[in-house]
Amino acid sequence: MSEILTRLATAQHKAEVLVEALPWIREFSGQTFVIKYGGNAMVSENLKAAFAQDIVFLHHMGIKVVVVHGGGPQINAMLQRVGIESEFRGGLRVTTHDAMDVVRMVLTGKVQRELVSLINEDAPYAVGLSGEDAGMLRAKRRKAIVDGAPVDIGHVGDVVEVDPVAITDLLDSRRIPVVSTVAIDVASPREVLNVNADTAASAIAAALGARKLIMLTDVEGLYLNWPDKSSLVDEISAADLRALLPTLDSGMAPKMEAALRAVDRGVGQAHVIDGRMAHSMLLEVFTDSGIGTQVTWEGSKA
Ligand SMILES: Nc1ncnc2c1ncn2[C@@H]1O[C@H](COP(=O)(O)OP(=O)(O)O)[C@@H](O)[C@H]1O
Ligand SMILES: CC(=O)N[C@@H](CCC(=O)OP(=O)(O)O)C(=O)O
Repeated sequence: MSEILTRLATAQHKAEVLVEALPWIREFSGQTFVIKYGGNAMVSENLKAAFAQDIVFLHHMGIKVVVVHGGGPQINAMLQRVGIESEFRGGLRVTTHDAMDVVRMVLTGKVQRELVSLINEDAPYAVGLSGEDAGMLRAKRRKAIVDGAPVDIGHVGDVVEVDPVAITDLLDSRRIPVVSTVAIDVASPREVLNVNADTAASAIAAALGARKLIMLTDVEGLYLNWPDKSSLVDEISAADLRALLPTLDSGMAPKMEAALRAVDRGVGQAHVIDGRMAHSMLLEVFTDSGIGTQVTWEGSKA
C-alpha cells in the first residue's frame, strides 16, 4: 500500500513540475537564447550528453537556441601535447602564431564537432560555425591589463562587429547554430584572432537581441565574497554589478563583465549557472525560482 502511495506522490510531483513549466514555455517560445558552454563545464561524457539533451529540449519548446562554446582546458591539453606552454595574462591566453593554429584547430575541429554530433544524436539540428564564417565575428587586437598596465598578448581580439545573418539564417530554418569564437582580424582580414568565449557570447547575444544569455561554468554562480559559500548571489541589478566588477577575481571578472555588457545592450537577462549539475539549464529556464545568478537591468525576476 505504502508503495502505491509513494508512486502516486512521485507522479503528482512530476505533474506539478510540468504545470510550473507552462507559463515559462509560453513566455519563452519564439525567443532567442544564447547559451555559452564553458570548457570547464565539459567535465564528463554524461554531463555533455545532458547538455545536448537540454539544448534539444529548449529547441522543441520553440526557443531559438544559439550555442557559443569555449574550450580553455581542451586547448591547454592540446598545447601541452604539441609542446607549447600555456600562459595567461589578465585572464586571457597569450596567443602566439603557433598557439593560434592550435586554438583554431581545437575549437572548430574538436570541441565544436563534438557538441554538434552530441546534439545531432536526436535529429540533425545542429550546424557548426566559426566566427570567421560569413564574416560573423570581426575583432580588433587587444592587450591584457596587468597591474594597471597594458601588455601585448599576441593574436587575441575583442569583438568590434557581429554580422548575425549566418546565425539568423540557420535559426530561420530551425537549426541550432554552434559557434566557435575565432574571429577575423579587422586590421588584417586573412588573419584570425582568439576571442574569450564569454565576451564573444555576450556580443552575439546583443547583436541577436536575445532574451537570455546563459553561461554554464564550474561554479554555482557569482559569490559576493568568494570563496565564502554563503555569499552566493541569486539576482543582481546591472547597477549593483557595475559597482562590484572592479572587486572581482580574474575567473569571474570577464564572465560578469560579459553578463553586464549583454544586459546593458538590451539582452533581457544574463545568467551564470553550474554546468557541473546535469540539467541545470532546464531548472533555470522552466522553474519559478531559477538557479545560479541572474543579472537584469533593474534586478527583477523574469
Ligand atoms: N566571486 C566569484 N564567484 C564565483 N566564482 C569565482 C569568483 N571569483 C573567482 N571565481 C572563479 O571563477 C571560476 C569560473 O571562471 P572560469 O574558470 O573562467 O570559467 P569558464 O571556463 O566556464 O569560462 C570559478 O571556478 C571560480 O574558481
Ligand atoms: C583569449 C582567450 O583567452 N581565449 C580563450 C578561448 C576559449 C575560452 O574562452 O574557453 P572557456 O570558456 O572554456 O574559458 C582561450 O584561448 O582559452
